[in-house]
Amino acid sequence: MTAALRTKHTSATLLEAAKSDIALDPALRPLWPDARLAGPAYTVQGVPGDNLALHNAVAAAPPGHVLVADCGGGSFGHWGEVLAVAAKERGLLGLVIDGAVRDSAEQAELGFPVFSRGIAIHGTAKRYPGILGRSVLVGGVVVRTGDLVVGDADGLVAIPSAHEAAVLAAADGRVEQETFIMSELSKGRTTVELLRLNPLGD
Ligand SMILES: O=C([O-])CC(=O)C(=O)O
Ligand SMILES: [Mg+2]
Repeated sequence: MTAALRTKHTSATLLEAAKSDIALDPALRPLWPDARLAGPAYTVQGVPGDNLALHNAVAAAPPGHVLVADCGGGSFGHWGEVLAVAAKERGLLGLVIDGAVRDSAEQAELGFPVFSRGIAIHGTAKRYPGILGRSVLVGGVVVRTGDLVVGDADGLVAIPSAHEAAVLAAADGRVEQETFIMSELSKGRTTVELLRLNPLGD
C-alpha cells in the first residue's frame, strides 16, 4: 500500500457503525492480498467490453480519489497494468470496478489497489467515452462522487458523504468498545457475558 488511507477503520467496522447496508456485493474482491483503499469516490459509467471510459476517467479524476466504475459484466479485462500505472502517476488511490480486470501479477507488483468482480484476459474496444462523475450502481450500491469508499480483505463499503463524519465517529466508539471487550477476555470473562447474550437463544 503506497497511498495514504482516509480512515484506518476496516470495512467491517464501518458497516457495523453505519447501521445501514453500505456493503457492496461480496463478489467484488481485492486483486491481490493486502490490497486496501480508503478515499473519496470519482465515479465513471462504462459499458461491457469497452474501456475508453476508464482511460477518460483516469485523465479527468482529481488526485486523492478512488475510481469507482460500473462496466457491467465480468468477461473483459477492462483495466490492466498500463491503466494502473497511469492512475498511480496521477495520484489516484485505487479502483473499484463492477467488471473484470487483467495483468494481475503486474498490478500486485505495482501495489495499486484494485477491487473487481473478476479477472478476464479478453481486451476491450475503446469507443464509448463513458459518463464521468455521475452516480453509478456498483456491487448493488449507488455510489456518488465524493462518497467515502473503503476496501480491504473483508470487502467494500461506500459511505454517503453526508454521513461520513457520523459513521467515522461511530466507528471510533465501536473500536473502543471492542478493545475493552478483548481486554476483559484476558481476565477470563466470556463473550456471552460481555455482549449480554442469552445463552439459550430467543
Ligand atoms: O488494454 C487496456 O486498456 C487494459 C489493459 O490491459 C491495460 O491497461 O494494461
Ligand atoms: Mg495490459
